[in-house]
Amino acid sequence: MSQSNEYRKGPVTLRGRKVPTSTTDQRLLDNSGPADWVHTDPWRVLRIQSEFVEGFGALSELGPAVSVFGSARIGPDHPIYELSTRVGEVLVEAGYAVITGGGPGTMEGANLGASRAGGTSVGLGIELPFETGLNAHVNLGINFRYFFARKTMFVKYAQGFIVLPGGFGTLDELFEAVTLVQTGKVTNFPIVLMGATFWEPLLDWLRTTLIAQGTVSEADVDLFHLTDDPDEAVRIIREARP
Ligand SMILES: C/C(=C\CNc1ncnc2c1ncn2[C@@H]1O[C@H](COP(=O)(O)O)[C@@H](O)[C@H]1O)CO
Repeated sequence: MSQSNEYRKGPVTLRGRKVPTSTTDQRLLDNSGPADWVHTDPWRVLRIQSEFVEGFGALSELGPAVSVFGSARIGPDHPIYELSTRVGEVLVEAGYAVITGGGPGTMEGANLGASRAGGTSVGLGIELPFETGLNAHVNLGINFRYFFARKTMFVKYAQGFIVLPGGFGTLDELFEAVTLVQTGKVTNFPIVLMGATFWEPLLDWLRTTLIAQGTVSEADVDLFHLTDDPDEAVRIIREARP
């Protein structure tokens, strides 16, 4: 303590009635004290930090990779699942590792394709109340508690995104990516939408409503590439990030 009525804790200065009645050392050494501090936000920051450290450590030597997003609910009998498998295969054949959310549905499809083609099949799992665990085709898996730490990995270690049809989770990932590109936080980052009949109505709405009302520009909407051909998707990514 610097003065009797001032207490400094790193960058935080406490004065007057905010000055604690014990020191940090005292609380650390006192094992009979309350344990509720382990559930506080400052403590949580250490767990958040450890997710970044573990993620960066596990992925730092991944090499070129593409993140593939899409529905957790589309099953193996669906043509989009088949497409996701083909996407995983084609990406590996083109020299990319495949990163997915590690869950079921199209994530599983893309991981299946990637592992079947002999490539690196990454699953970035997320702790959810209805957790399903990493799918069986992931050969490099990391489990996250925090969506935002996991999302950093999807962008940081990928040369681009391929987005298959999906629900809110997929739309969240898609619009986060396009916001990062639009605001210049990431550069040369292609976003390929696959499943034309699924995405065309959304692209139409972006044009007829958002461009029309001036909330986005035509150039913003042009950030999305649309194709149903996995080879074309790879070509778009390769040309954007030669
Ligand atoms: C809903 C079910 C399982 C959920 N398990 C998930 N595991 C990993 N990642 C997931 C999961 N659910 C959503 N995600 C992420 O969001 C995208 C898919 O969400 P959508 O709402 O289905 O589009 C996906 O890209 C993941 O990153 C069991 O049915």
